[in-house]
Amino acid sequence: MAQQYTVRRARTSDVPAIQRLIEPLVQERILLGKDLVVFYEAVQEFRVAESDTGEIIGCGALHVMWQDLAEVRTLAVSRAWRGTGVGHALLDRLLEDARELGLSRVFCLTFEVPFFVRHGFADMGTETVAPEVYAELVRSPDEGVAEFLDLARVKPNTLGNTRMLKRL
Ligand SMILES: CC(=O)SCCNC(=O)CCNC(=O)[C@H](O)C(C)(C)COP(=O)(O)OP(=O)(O)OC[C@H]1O[C@@H](n2cnc3c(N)ncnc32)[C@H](O)[C@@H]1OP(=O)(O)O
Repeated sequence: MAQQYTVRRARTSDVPAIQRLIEPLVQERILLGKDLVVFYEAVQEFRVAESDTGEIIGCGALHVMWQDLAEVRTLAVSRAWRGTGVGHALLDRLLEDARELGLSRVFCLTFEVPFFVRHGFADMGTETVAPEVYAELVRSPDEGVAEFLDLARVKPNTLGNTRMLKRL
């Protein structure tokens, strides 16, 4: 029988496991590294996938940026579980969270273009926001917001990635 897992809201006690899960991907420059304190501060944004043996096998977060806009970030599945549906299950849950919050656009910055296309994400090209919203967003110290705006200071993060957007 296939091994089972559940997708649930993250707990503070999951934070060390989340950081361990993404550490190899940070080394490979696939995901952005963050200090432990940043994960604790963002724990309410996270969903995790937990195996029936209690192991954290995947994680993902939804970070709100504006009234209608959020970003899927830190989506990762442990190597042993890849290709078994965990990533899609986590993304489905994050998109459900986005709908519950009343959002209408979800951004992501990724190398995994076909995976996100399956969920209706598309290359956002030069699409941006209204000038008055831009003027507010540009004040944020958050790297993800800067990536959404394609600011020069985050070009090293965005290199080779695709900026994608899904309308809900
Ligand atoms: C925006 C950000 O946070 S960064 C971008 C995403 N993260 C990364 O790049 C980190 C490194 N990559 C990963 O951790 C993983 O490869 C992820 C998160 C991208 C995908 O996670 P996985 O658990 O392997 O995805 P999942 O198994 O659901 O789907 C992968 C493929 O397996 C196949 N698959 C096998 N079994 C199943 C199943 N039971 N259900 C669904 N798909 C399945 C599908 O064909 C799918 O193909 P597709 O992606 O072309 O649709």
